[in-house]
Parts: sequence; structure tokens; C-alpha cells
Amino acid sequence: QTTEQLVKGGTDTSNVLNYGMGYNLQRFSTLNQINKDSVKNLVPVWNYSFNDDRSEESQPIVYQGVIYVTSHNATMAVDAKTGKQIWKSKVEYPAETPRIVCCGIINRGVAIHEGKLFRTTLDANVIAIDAKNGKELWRQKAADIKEGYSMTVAPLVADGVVITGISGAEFGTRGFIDGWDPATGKHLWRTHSIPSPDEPGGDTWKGDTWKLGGGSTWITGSYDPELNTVYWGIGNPGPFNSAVRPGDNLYTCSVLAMDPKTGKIKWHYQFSPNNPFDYDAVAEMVLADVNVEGKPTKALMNANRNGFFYVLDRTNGKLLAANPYVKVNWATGVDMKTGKPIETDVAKDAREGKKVTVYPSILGGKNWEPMSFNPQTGLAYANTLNFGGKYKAEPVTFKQGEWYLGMDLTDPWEFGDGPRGYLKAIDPMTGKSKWEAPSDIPRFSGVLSTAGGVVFSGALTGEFEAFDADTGKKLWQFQTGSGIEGQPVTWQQDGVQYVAVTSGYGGVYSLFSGDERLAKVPPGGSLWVFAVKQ
Ligand SMILES: O=C(O)c1cc(C(=O)O)c2c(n1)C(=O)C(=O)c1cc(C(=O)O)[nH]c1-2
Repeated sequence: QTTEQLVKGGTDTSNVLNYGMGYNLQRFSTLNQINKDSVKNLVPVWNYSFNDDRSEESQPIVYQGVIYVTSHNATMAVDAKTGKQIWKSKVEYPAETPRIVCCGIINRGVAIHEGKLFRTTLDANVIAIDAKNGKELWRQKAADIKEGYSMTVAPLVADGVVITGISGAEFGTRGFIDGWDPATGKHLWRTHSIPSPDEPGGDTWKGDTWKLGGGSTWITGSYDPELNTVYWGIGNPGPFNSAVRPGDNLYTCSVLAMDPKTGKIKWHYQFSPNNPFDYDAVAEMVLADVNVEGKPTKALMNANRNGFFYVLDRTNGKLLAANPYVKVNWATGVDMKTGKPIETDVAKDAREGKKVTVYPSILGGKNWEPMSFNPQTGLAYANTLNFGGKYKAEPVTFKQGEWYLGMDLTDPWEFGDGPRGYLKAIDPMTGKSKWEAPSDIPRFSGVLSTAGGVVFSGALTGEFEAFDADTGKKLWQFQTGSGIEGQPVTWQQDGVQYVAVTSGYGGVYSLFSGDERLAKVPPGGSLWVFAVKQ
């Protein structure tokens, strides 16, 4: 079977074959050797150093006993059992690249397909690598860093096409999603996230604003093979100052349902029209079949940065539920008929240039760190943020390759006294939590849940943690030596269940929050693998 057939099958537990652990991005495993009882005996099996001091957000891919993992400047293949390096290939980019990267010098991992690995580079190239030896097979420049573009996204392979997104909405770019031929690197299609004036949706922009309209696509989409549809989230409009760009600004802050072969848009749903608050809608579009009013429904779920938890019918984009999962004050709810947010004066005042306190902050109710959906408990486990922000739009002029924000950033946070984050077990249809595990410093790590009744995540202070899926009680933790921004995964090899996560401090909160409690967290990228002590 090919890797694509294995992912499609959805039952393979010996490998981790794509970003999100399955095309549905559920990050759920049926393995249960590591469970509520045995997790207390979880011990490190090995640790592999990346020789890097940046934030490590890469999701490991595991195939036939080899782990493929990335940092911003290397791709690495490691023996899954022993932790021994098989190969390491350097990724070079021009020294000036970090200047146009908004939120961390990072990479989120590879895709695998027929003996090849695919990854993006910070300077906006897509490369194919021979999985056997790390040699580069082809390279395609997706965009120019001089224009403010960069790349951090892990590619998706769907219906035989390598699909990639782009970063750069904070630098006056125009976002897009690309399709590439895995064998040759041939560019197959490009779908812009901002339509031009002659395309459908083009009338939601005034004048030339569409050219700098943002709409990055920096998190990997999900895929439904049966419907042959890819679901990809679109980021915030640029600049933040919405007075510059009147209109709904399609397809920013939306999800696109697309044909993977052609990039053609089948339907779209916009979460936050004309958004001033940087509410990218890029976070994972999780696919699950759920009961809605007693009817089995092909759903798409999204814990949106705007503070609402959405459930859509993924066959047509119809809204099924939208409820706050964190404190929200820019809207009182979502109109179930129109699908539009019912905005408060906070949003109106912000657009008129008044200073407002907005919940969630510009970092969102949840940022990029992916949640897990456990079909057995029916709950979504998500690392959420518990603070607001101070927002004031300010005039802005575009200069190529420079920040294009239009927001006063001198004092952007409204932190309360309580915990700044919670790992929440969320009921998708109501947005309500079954339990909440607080963290004084918010967690920015991905979440993994398993049939063993365990939920894994990591802390910026370095603890890799396991929680009881039913109660939120912490069952186990291990200090990994640096902060965790990584994405835990699990698989089994020779009858042993393993869990892996990258450690390596950094990311958007550490860059911008000014949280002094993080000053003592040492940098240092590495990959940890754990198993139950035999
Ligand atoms: O609009 C964009 O192009 C873009 C890109 C990225 C990125 O590529 O990591 C982030 C964001 N925006 C962003 O808004 C954000 O909060 C963020 C957090 C992180 C991170 O790695 O911790 N990246 C990004």
C-alpha cells in the first residue's frame, strides 16, 4: 500500500503519515497501551538533538520505523527505535529572511509520498527530498521574500497533489494556496485567497486594496477523500486597520472547500468579515461524523481564533453550530441564518479608530496549536488562551518588505490575574467545557488524544504532560529541558506504543507577550520519544 492509501484507510497505527494524524486532522489514536493506569510509568526512550535554538513546532512523521522531523534549517531522519540519526540535510535561506517572518523562525514538518518528503522553507521554496538519503530532488520558488512572503506550513498530499500555503499577511502580501506535482515539482495550480476584481468575491474589496489584502494560508488543510475535498483555512486581512479596506474582504478569515486536483473553490464560509483583530481562520479544520439533532452529519469543526467554536456541514458549508469557547466581547453570537457574527460596539468602535479592549486578543481564543478530537468521548481537546487585548487602529502606509499593520502595538495585552490559558475538553455543539486544566502561562503545544483515555500536551516551561480525558486530572509529566511548542504524535512498533514530541522554546507568545516568567526557560531543540517502562 502507498502512504496515501494508508492515510486514506485511517486505521494504520504503525505510522504517522501526515500533519494531523489522518486526513481528518483528528490527532486521535486507537492505541491504548499507554492508558490512564500505565501512563504513570511512561519514561523517555531516547532524545535526539537538533543542534538548534529556535522554536520547534514540527510534527514528526513516522514511516516504517523512521521518524522524519524538521527545524527551520534542517530536515532529519532518525531511527524510531534507537534515536540514531540516519541523515540530516541542511536547509539554507538568505540571512535577511527573518526580517519578513512575523511570529517565529520555524517549520511545521514534512509530508511523505512515494519515497519522497516535501517541505517548505522560510524563504518560500517548496522542496522534495529523497526519504532514503536526504538528497534534494526538486525545488520550486513559491514566492519572493522581497515582497514579504515566507513559509512555515507543512504540505498536504491529497489526490496525488502536493498542496502548500503561504505566510506574510503582516507584510502587505496577497495570499494563495498552490498545487504541485510530487514527481516533478511542476506547478499545477494556484488559488488566491484574495480574489482579483474580476473574480467572484472581488467586489468585497475597494480599489487596489485586494493587492495587499493578506489572507495567509499558513496551517495545513484537512481532506475528505470520499468528497474529494480539501478544507483550508485563510488568515487575517491586511492591514489590521480595517478602515483602509472597507468590505467583507473575502476570503480572509474563511474556510475554503477545494478540489485538490484543480484548486477550484467548491464553497466558502467566512467566520469574521472585515476583521480588524488579526483573527486568522487558519487553525485546523477537523473532520468528523457527528450526530446533529439525531442525524449523522459530515461535519467540519474549527476552534476559531475569533473565540467561537464552529461546526459546519462539510458537504455544503452550512452552519450547524457556533458558540463561544472562551470570553468573547466583539460579538454576542453568530446569526444561524446568515452565518455572520452579531457584532458589538467593540468591533464597531475599533473600526472607527477608537481604543477598545477586545476579547479574545489578537492572538485569539486559540492560536495555531492544533486541537485533538476524540470520537469516543465526542470532545475536542484544545489549548485555549484566557486573555484580552488593547486595540487601537492607526494610519499605515505600505512599504514593500516591511510590517503593514496599522495597529498601535505599544501595550497590546489585557492580562487578568488568573491563568492565561486552559486546556479545555470542549463539546463541539455547545462550545461548553466538560473540564478545564489551567496553566498560568498558556500552552502553545498541539494536543493528542488516544483510546487509552489520555490527552497529551506540552507547556512553554518544558513539561510534557498527560491528562485524564474524562476529568482533566494531570496524570503524568516530564521536564524536556526547553519549552514545548511541538505537536505530540503516537504510533506502535513491534508491540510497543511510543509517543513523540519536539521540545524547543519560542513561538509567538514568547516573542510578544513580555511574560517575564519565561526568561529562565533554556532554548534548545530536540525530539523526545517515550514508552511505558516494560
Ligand atoms: O499571517 C501570517 O502570515 C502568519 C503566519 C504565521 C506563521 O507562519 O507562523 C503566524 C501568524 N500569522 C500569526 O498571526 C500568529 O499568531 C502566529 C503564531 C505563530 C507561531 O508559530 O507561534 N505563527 C504565527
